Amino acid sequence: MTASSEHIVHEIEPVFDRHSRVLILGTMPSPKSREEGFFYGHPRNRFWTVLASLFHEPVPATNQRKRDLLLRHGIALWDVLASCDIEGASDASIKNAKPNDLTRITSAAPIEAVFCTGAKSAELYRRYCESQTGIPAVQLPSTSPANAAMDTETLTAAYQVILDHLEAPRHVALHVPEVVALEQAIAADGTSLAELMDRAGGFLAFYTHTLHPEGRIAVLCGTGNNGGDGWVAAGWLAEAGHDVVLITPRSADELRAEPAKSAAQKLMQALPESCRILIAPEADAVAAELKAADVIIDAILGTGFSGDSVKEPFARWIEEACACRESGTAVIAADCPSGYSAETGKAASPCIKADETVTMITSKVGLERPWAFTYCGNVTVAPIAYTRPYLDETQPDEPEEQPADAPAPGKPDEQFRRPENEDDDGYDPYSDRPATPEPLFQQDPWN
Ligand SMILES: NC(=O)C1=CN([C@@H]2O[C@H](COP(=O)(O)OP(=O)(O)OC[C@H]3O[C@@H](n4cnc5c(N)ncnc54)[C@H](OP(=O)(O)O)[C@@H]3O)[C@@H](O)[C@H]2O)[C@@H](O)CC1
Ligand SMILES: [K+]
Repeated sequence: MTASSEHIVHEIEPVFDRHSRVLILGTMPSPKSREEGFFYGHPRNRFWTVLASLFHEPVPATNQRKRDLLLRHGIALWDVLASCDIEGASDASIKNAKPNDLTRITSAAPIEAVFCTGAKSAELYRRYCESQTGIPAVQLPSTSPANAAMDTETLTAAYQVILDHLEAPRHVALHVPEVVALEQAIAADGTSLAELMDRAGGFLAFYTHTLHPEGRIAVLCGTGNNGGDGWVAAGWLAEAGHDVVLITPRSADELRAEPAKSAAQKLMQALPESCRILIAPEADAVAAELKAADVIIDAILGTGFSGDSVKEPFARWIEEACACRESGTAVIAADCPSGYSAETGKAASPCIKADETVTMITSKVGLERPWAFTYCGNVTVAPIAYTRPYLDETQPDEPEEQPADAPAPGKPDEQFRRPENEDDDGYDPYSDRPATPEPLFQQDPWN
């Protein structure tokens, strides 16, 4: 051991489970990663930026979110070495290397490909581990600041190869009480409801910003936890450079639902300059703000809504948002369009018609109804938690094909309200919505 090198023992547990298909290996955690207690912890290391970019997700900000991202996508993560002598984070200085026992992962998970994040880990893997696992490694470029000459776009392109070995995410549609039970189970296992809401608002903002990188955003917030998603998203979008106005019937302190109240209070404590909060504004002021917006986020009502009609002031807000959408403003719904039942798929009066719906954690049965597109637009599941361990063996892989209470042909459900100018397929030929895609209608329902 040289004077400036130290003996390091790897103390970060590997990430994997029985669904991991790809194993990514570095050499040894850097001093910063050891301090953070997780892999690739240096703020200038681009590993997490590259992975987030591969999966079109926000960059995970905490160790728990990083772990979650890996498991959701079937990626196992560890390092080649169990211990070595090393100078700082310099792979070139490594001496007295002892490898990790990678069969701990390969015997428990169907690993079909191994990737090494840099030349040194690939070299050490070939020397010590390949005979153990029987899987040759693919060498990827290092994401470390030492490889700054390679830009992040090129790095991401190189890492695309990982995707060939991963499964597409499964979309399970749950009933609303099942979604609530799922969130409670995840919270009981250590990912709090506040954390889930923070992730929900983050994904909502990320997808909004991806679709509309510039422009003014109006966030309509209800008083329940759907509103909480809106409060989180508003802060995120203001930080990302948007002019944001958040419209709420109650101040943060007057909200009662948790974790929405805490999320709103957190935003108020560090309110970005470009985020204005309007509390119980007059209807005319709401209309003016919505008209001035390029994008409206609907975080008024989510899975907690039921009934045939929406109470004021939300009914008026919804009507104004729909009118703005007719004039070209984009509408993005948080979890489900306000006034639309995520359980039955029934639209109340009035009901938001969204271009996009960012639904949290998993799809819901109401969003899978054949007519859902009319109200929800494109539905994207925001994967705010790793749900597979909770859903395996208890849930079907596919949503039911023919919902039992779908209106029978020729016998329209009297309670199912739809605007006059919609045709029989639930498509409004006079709206500004593009005619395609309508994937649900491409299937032959009689097959
Ligand atoms: N749980 C979590 O941790 C997470 C939850 N998440 C999010 O929470 C959402 C579910 O939140 P939730 O259960 O609070 O219900 P929510 O959809 O906000 O509605 C309740 C509000 O609606 C109101 N209201 C009801 N009927 C009405 C009517 N007819 N007309 C008018 N208003 C009516 C009712 O008002 P009240 O009648 O009580 O005055 C109450 O204020 C879910 O969709 C997801 O977005 C995610 O962030 C993940 C983490
Ligand atoms: K909503």
